[in-house]
Amino acid sequence: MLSTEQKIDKVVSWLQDKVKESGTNGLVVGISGGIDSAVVAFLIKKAFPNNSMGVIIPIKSSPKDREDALKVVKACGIDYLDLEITDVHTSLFDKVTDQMKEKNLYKEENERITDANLRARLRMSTLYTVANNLNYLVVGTDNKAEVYTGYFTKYGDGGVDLIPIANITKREVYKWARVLGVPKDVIDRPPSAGLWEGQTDENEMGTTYDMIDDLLEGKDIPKKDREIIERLHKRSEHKRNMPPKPPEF
Ligand SMILES: Nc1ncnc2c1ncn2[C@@H]1O[C@H](COP(=O)(O)OP(=O)(O)OC[C@H]2O[C@@H]([n+]3cccc(C(=O)O)c3)[C@H](O)[C@@H]2O)[C@@H](O)[C@H]1O
Ligand SMILES: Nc1ncnc2c1ncn2[C@@H]1O[C@H](COP(=O)(O)OP(=O)(O)OP(=O)(O)O)[C@@H](O)[C@H]1O
Ligand SMILES: [Mg+2]
Repeated sequence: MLSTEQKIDKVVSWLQDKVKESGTNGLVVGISGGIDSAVVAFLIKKAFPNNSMGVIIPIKSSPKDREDALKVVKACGIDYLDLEITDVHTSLFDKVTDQMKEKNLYKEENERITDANLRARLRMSTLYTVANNLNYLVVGTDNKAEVYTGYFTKYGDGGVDLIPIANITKREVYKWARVLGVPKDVIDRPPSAGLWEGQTDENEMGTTYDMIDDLLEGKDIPKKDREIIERLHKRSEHKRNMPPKPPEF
């Protein structure tokens, strides 16, 4: 059984190997002020002290998110960009939806999720702009619980080159954060995608990370939670696979 420190060292070497294998020069991650991206920022800074970058990308975000993201940047000492792109989001969202409305094709009831997922996809485009320019890989922040439930935007925060914490549960993310020195304020925040006011992961999913982690560790959990988690897993299968194609002719 490896200690948390040993697991961290292994993942840091894995990141170094992946960059070497790919012929790239370093790594970039979006820093939200949440714990998952904080852990990943510390990992990539350890792997590439001089070739790692964090990007803070507020889109209609609360000022607290940016403040916490800046605390992460300061604590790990990573190079960073701070790019507020609310105007870009508004411009594209309005462009698309105005015309849909004119043609009576717009579904008001899907507005919140449409707006939210565009934020995640604009952040992905921002990170690839940096990655293309510096010849870096884009690093994702999904943990094992998020991958299993598909709790991410397809080609948004899910659109990445490497996912270093994909095999660790949310409770392990907390352990790693303490060992790495993630600021306490960031560790203590309730997990949120920050995609709308008051959103929390556990409220939206209808279960808790503890339950998901228990299930992933093979423990017994209440039937109601098991059903929710298995439904989320099944419904998101398409996000974990390449797009389907018809059989060869
Ligand atoms: N069976 C199928 N086969 C192939 N493709 C399928 C499909 N069903 C839907 N799709 C496609 O997938 C789309 C729906 O997937 P997607 O666009 O991802 O959207 P969706 O899964 O509805 O929403 C993303 C979820 O992830 C959460 N999230 C997002 C970003 C960050 C975080 C966070 O934790 O920070 C959480 C967010 O709050 C929301 O609950 C559909 O519009 C359709 O294009
Ligand atoms: N304002 C932002 N600036 C930069 N990247 C962001 C921003 N918001 C979200 N992201 C990116 O999207 C990822 C998905 O968010 P998610 O909420 O799952 O992780 P987190 O915020 O790091 O941790 P937590 O789950 O505890 O909130 C983030 O880890 C980050 O890489
Ligand atoms: Mg978050």
